[in-house]
Amino acid sequence: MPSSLPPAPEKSELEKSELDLEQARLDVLYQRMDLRRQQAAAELAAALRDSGGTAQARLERGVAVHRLSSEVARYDAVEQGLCFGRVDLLDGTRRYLGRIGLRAADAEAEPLLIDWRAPAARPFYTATAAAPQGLRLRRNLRTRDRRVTQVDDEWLDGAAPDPGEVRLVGEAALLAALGAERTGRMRTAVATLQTEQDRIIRAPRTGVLVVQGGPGTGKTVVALHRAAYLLYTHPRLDERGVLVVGPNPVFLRYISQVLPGLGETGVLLSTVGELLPGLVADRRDPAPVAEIKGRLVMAEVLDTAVRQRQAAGDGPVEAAVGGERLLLEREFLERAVAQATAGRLPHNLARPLFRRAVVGELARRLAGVIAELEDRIEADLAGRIDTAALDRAAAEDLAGLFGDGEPETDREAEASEEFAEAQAHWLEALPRDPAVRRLLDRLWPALTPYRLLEELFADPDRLAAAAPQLTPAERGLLLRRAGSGWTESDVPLLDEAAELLGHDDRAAELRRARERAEEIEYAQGVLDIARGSRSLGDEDPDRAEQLGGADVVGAEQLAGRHQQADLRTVAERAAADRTWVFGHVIVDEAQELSPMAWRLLVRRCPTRSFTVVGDIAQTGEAAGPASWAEALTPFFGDRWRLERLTVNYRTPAEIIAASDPVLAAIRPESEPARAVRSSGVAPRCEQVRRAAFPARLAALAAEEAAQTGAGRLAVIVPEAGLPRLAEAVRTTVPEAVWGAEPDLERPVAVLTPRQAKGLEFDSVLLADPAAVLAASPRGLNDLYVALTRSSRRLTVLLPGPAPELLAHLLPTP
Ligand SMILES: Nc1ncnc2c1ncn2[C@@H]1O[C@H](COP(=O)(O)OP(=O)(O)OP(=O)(O)O)[C@@H](O)[C@H]1O
Repeated sequence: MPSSLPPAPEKSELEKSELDLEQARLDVLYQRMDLRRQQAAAELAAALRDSGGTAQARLERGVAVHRLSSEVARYDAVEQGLCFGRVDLLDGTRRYLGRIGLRAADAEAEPLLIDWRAPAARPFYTATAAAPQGLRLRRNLRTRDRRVTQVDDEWLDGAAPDPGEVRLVGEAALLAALGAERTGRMRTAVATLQTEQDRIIRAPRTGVLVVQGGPGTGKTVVALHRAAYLLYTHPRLDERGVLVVGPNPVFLRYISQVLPGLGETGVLLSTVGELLPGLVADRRDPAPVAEIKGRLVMAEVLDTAVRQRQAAGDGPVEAAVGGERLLLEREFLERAVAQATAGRLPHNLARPLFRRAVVGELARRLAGVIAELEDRIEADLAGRIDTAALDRAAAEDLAGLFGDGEPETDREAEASEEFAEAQAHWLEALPRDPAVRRLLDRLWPALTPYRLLEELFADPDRLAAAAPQLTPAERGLLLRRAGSGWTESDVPLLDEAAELLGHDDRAAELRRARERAEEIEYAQGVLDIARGSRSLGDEDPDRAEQLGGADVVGAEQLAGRHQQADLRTVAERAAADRTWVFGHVIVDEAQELSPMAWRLLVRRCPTRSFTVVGDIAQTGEAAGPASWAEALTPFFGDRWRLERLTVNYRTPAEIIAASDPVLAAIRPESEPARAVRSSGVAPRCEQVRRAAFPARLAALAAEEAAQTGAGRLAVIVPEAGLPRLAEAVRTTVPEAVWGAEPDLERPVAVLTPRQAKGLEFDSVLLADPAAVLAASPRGLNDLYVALTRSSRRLTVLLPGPAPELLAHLLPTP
């Protein structure tokens, strides 16, 4: 049976003395943290002030600044709830658990505080009465602003659990956390993680882990705590960072405090639409267009579109160069294209090869013409050939130009010195010739992803040639005027195009290589100094240790460390670099991703180290997958493993029961998640005449806002009705927010089901569910999302008859 939160009893003398005891301990912990913070801040200030010194000192200072600034930021981040738990072991050992670890001043002594991610902390999350794992007591400490406000004890006495009961770890603390009013921002759950969540959080990093769970089962909680766990357990991951992908910017803002609250900065939170640095793709395509753009076949379409830009026209091409009109035949162009693409280089990187072939051919032809002319003039002057021979030579010349084999005279001419000279001249001059440049730009243009897509989607013929796999009607949906901006579903296409096109940045690469060589040379100097100074004999053991480090660090590594002194966080560096490769990728609401978006994400983590969380039953995209296998097999084969979350922490039993028929209609085979609590408040459903609907909605919103108190209320409305109904709500609740990115920290937000995905509120007022159902082929899923956002109260307003699936909510007459 789900439990309700009992009223808080008076504190006994015993409890008070326990509170005092824990307060004394908490004081010690905060004192220790304050001291470490002060020390780190002072060291940081000194390092930032200091600009001179030896090369090695400068190098080390850069690394230290980075380390110290992260350390200070971490202490600030964990100020609230620094310590949240204690375990007493059967052997009498007592351990305190916190958001970070704290060592005692005596490094040999037991740590004062154990990081929740350390192996020693694990029994706190997994020990049960039946399997106590060496624990006698698990204690949850509830604190506020450095004060202990409550302790909740669980004695692990070996009692067997009731069969069928939801087994909760630290039940009182968990129920208190779940019962607390929402703030518009997700909180960390580190103090109350449950055993099934802990198992997933600590699963090995390699491979693809899929976490399926119904609404409110803590998938997002698990995903974010897993990111923090992986960064702690794999320190090298910090260099590459973790990417967390969410469905929209509002959701990302909602979860944005969780990882900083765990002291982690090495994580980039992003939507797929934000993954191209510099591009703001804030528009959305209509669902049928987004569906086509998301299909895997678009990768082939783009590949063809690129190849069509590689001298793919028909017939010979005329080149007016060097005062001659030369023809480049189809066969020659095909050969040049084949040569340029043989190495499978991206389009822009293969372009110089094509250019070299064309310029070489034009130079050869021009040199041939000139050398031969000179020969003839000489011969003519010497009276050594007659007019008939001249005519013959001219005919052969023409034949050569038009590609009818290579006449004997050409080869002779090419052997001549004049020919070599003229060829060298043209090889140098032609690339600068505007006519040649124009010709090359036409035959093999340097392309950006934006230009490729813009020109493809604006030209029906080009699109028809590139996308024969699509029907004319589908191609019609893709057509749009150039300059009409970019949408979220364009981003995976642009990213795919960027891969196919490549970026010809040889100049920048040369510069980088030169800089790197200089850094290595500099680092080598540092190492030489280090080794030299040690040979003078160094008595200070710390210093000797540092210098000893020079033996195991090569100049190249040291130069690398120097580069790391870049003070941007990994997340900031990753956000600015399209080609950044992450150490791990976490995808939330993963059921929404199109195949093209998956391709993009796999490029961001080619080692395929992924955590994928979502709920197939909540898929809102028209062409969303029917199963995880359908979504993932094209990218990961069968190399992924599935974990399930089965307990619903958000939604009370009453609301789960209300939404069950909708879940059953989406997936008859799925089991609803079990509730951990009941709210004692039955969902309410009201019918109203359509004409009175907006006014009644506004009145109900005002009532619910008052009921919700300091919590958060969401009014969820069908997408098409958003502006009209939101404005109606604002007549009675002027502080209500709505729009593309409403601020969820405000007490009332009017949202569409899509916007509400992944979010939660104390109370939800759902308007016109029949319109939500009718609005898209995924209407059932959207309705399910809307019904499962509330942690306490649910009200449904019907402007007409109830949809059959919700008829059970109507009051019985
Ligand atoms: N172990 C926990 N301790 C405290 N709160 C928890 C715990 N697990 C989940 N919660 C709370 O339950 C609510 C639902 O969690 P979360 O948003 O992660 O679920 P979800 O599975 O991602 O839901 P949805 O699919 O509906 O988006 C949140 O308020 C979260 O803080």
